[in-house]
Amino acid sequence: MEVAGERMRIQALAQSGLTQVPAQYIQPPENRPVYNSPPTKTTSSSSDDHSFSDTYADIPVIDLFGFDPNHIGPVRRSIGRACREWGAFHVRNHGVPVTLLDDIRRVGLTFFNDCPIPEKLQYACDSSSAATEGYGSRMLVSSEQQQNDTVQVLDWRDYFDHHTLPLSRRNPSRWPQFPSDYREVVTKYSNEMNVLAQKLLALISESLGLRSSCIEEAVGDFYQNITISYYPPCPQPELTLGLQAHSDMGAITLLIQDDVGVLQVLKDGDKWITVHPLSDAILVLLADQTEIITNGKYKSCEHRAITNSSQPRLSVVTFHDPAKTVKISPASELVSESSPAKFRGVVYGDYVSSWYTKGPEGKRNLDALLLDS
Ligand SMILES: O=C(O)CCC(=O)C(=O)O
Ligand SMILES: [Fe+2]
Repeated sequence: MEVAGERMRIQALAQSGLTQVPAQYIQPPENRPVYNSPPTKTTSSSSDDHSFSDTYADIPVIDLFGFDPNHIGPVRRSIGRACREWGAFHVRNHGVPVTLLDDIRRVGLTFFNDCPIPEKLQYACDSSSAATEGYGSRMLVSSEQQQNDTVQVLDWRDYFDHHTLPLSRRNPSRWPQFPSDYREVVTKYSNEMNVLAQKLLALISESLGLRSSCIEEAVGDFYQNITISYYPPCPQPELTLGLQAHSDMGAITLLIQDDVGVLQVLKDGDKWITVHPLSDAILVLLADQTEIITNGKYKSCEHRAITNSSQPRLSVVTFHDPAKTVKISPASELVSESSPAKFRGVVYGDYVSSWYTKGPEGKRNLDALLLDS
């Protein structure tokens, strides 16, 4: 079976009725999800027979009160706490119509569930280079691993990646027309996420006592990509990952998911915590460049997706990144004799190349920039 071939998609593999996953999808034991066996407790979001051994702590849910100035002080403090303790938090009353969140979940699911595979393949991305727009399954460019003769374990995931900002990159004719409002919904969603990401970065800057525009100026114009991920049912969820553990490369990620689960975030470097889906909320994940700009005061959030054997799962992830030419360094306001720079500066394009060739392996690309490493 041509599992790793250019045109193989996980959905087709799952539909082929196999009962064991091919070897390329089997994670090494230390990366596999941990299950209680026999189950001692169940989570509302686990659609599987298994249950996860997590601590049931939940990430913070912050009500933004539509950015009402009367509430902004406490909101800023909650955001600061969540950024220090988790690098992740849910927001509610964020100003994005909940109907738009439902719409993008609907068009994404309709495309993956109902569009015939030959039509989907008309949008196939170029699997030989990283982060090209379109329909794909492989996240990493595998050249370095192939050279080193090490095996790259594959994710149990198909996705559609859209290049949405700056406007010069946005070309809806490269996106599906199935269902008919797909392109319109993605366009509206991109614009709303852009506004929300700017407002959140302003609050995150302020929560550190910085000018509102500090992080946004360091990042420059957003390069925004929207990835709709589809995780088909997997016959052996205990051996696989939908998406391997990683932190996102850019500045700030906004994520919504359906009610299937399971997305997990790593807390305090050693506890995988399930993010329970909330249909009206948006999950904010700090990404690596924000950890650098804040000189490590705020951490980017390591996360991973788990598979299940009974139903497909959908997520919509909006990345906001610097341009590849931008050099990212700790903000000068946060560097002093008593608080020296923790990271070397990096040209964002170099960071991205290293991420895609070496693989994320947790946060190793960020760790490589630590000055005392
Ligand atoms: O599907 C998810 O919930 C996670 C997706 C993700 O982390 C990513 O695309 O970077
Ligand atoms: Fe991610």
